[in-house]
Amino acid sequence: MTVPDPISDRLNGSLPITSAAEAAATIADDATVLTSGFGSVGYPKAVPLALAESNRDLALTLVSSGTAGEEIEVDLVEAGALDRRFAFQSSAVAKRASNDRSIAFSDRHVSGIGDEVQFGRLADPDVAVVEAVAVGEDWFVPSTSLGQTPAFVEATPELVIEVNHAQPLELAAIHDVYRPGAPPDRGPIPVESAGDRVGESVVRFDPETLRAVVETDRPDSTYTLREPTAVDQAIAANLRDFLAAEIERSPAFTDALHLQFGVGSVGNALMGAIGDLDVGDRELVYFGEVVQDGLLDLLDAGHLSAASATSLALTEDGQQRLFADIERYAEDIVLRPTDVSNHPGLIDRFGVVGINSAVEVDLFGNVNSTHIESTRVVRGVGGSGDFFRNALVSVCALPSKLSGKNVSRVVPMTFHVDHTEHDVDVFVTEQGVADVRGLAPVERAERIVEQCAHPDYKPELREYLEEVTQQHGHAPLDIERAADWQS
Ligand SMILES: CC(=O)SCCNC(=O)CCNC(=O)[C@H](O)C(C)(C)COP(=O)(O)OP(=O)(O)OC[C@H]1O[C@@H](n2cnc3c(N)ncnc32)[C@H](O)[C@@H]1OP(=O)(O)O
Repeated sequence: MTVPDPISDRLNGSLPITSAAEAAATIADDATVLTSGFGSVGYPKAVPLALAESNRDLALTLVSSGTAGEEIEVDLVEAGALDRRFAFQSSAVAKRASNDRSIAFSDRHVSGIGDEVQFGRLADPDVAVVEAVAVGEDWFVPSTSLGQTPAFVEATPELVIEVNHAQPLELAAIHDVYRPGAPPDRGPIPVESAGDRVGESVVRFDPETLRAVVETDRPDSTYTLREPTAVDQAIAANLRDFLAAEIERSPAFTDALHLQFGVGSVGNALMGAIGDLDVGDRELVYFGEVVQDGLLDLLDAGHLSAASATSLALTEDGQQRLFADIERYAEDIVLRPTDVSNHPGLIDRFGVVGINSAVEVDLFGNVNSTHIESTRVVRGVGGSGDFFRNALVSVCALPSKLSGKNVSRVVPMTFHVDHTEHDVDVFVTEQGVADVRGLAPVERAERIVEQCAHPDYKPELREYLEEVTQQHGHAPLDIERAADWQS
């Protein structure tokens, strides 16, 4: 079916329209359900809520590429409907269920989940439930995120589409759905500059798979972010100083600087603060995964020439701001499927400077992005590994100390490693910048302590380092003493 241009109707052609309860009733109690949704937006709402309210004895496996919102992260979890969950989660109840292991949560790099579902053994899908702003007989326009939706739609035997009247139809202008094809014939992705559009504004599907179309008007349960603190601002100032020197130093940044910022309050504060970076004649480009409010500020101020991402992970205010002027924002923002937005080859092609936060870092430069006290999961690795591993310059930016608590975020050794010492180049806290490129493990440790640790913990970390460096070994450790820092 040809896609109308412009798309003026939400429901196009002959469609199996049903209620959310009817659609939910077709999903087996132990089904594997793939959903759209990333950054708390663009996820299906009515069908998950109908499942949560069904009083059935559900034991679902749920696969979303990023955070889904309340109806999934809270309602389905509280209903005890989920047995297994991939690949990112975020609410307090979802966290609790992962940590008491009542839900088997498996945390995966978000760039690879589409392939893992389509070609790997991550899950054997029964149904995909996705949110759209408009639907035809073999296409739909996604809403506020793309995530791995196109790959999920290709993999699923059955498809349920929620058409959400609360999401503006104009979102069609923002999407660029390019499909990389299946290995071994997967060719190079033809995105030559971060703002290029190389696909369509719609996701195509096999009409044989379409089981139900459900209408809803439930809004996204958007992210809430804390206001930037003085510590966030000091991290941002140190990051700016580092970047200002780096773009003068490296020939890779002569013409353009491509940045990525991770999700969360710190990432959002850093995005917003980059407007004060003087990049001279260079183009400033965002090539990342989430558009947070701080990025809208940069776009509004005319600092960015393009922004490529997979989700409009905005707060409610940010979403209203974008919805009020989508067509203008769509001139600069391109949403891509996550297997394109986070593609290692594209991160490498553009020489991205990746800036992600962490729970804690250790003296040798290993990064724990996901587990408090190395045991309790916070959210998930998300796209941090995609960028830490493949960025030209990988920056880990975090407060040196947990706010209001006696906890150092620079520790002798982290027992949960998401990103190894080989993948991170620079550490930034409100205390300073530790550029550890080219340094041996003990040199890295000295620099991280001196430049990044909080003064409350520096003497103890220095003492620890002095003691372990009496021992033989390339990366000396005192495991028992290091373990004391984990509680
Ligand atoms: C969608 C994407 O994947 S974008 C690409 C990047 N993705 C990622 O980096 C995913 C992994 N990273 C993250 O989830 C975040 O960056 C985090 C959790 C590491 C930091 O989150 P932020 O919101 O920036 O910082 P913040 O300092 O507020 O920490 C978040 C929570 O973790 C807690 N926390 C963080 N570090 C510690 C620590 N060392 N000990 C105890 N608690 C900690 C905070 O207290 C806070 O808890 P709260 O939500 O109950 O207040």
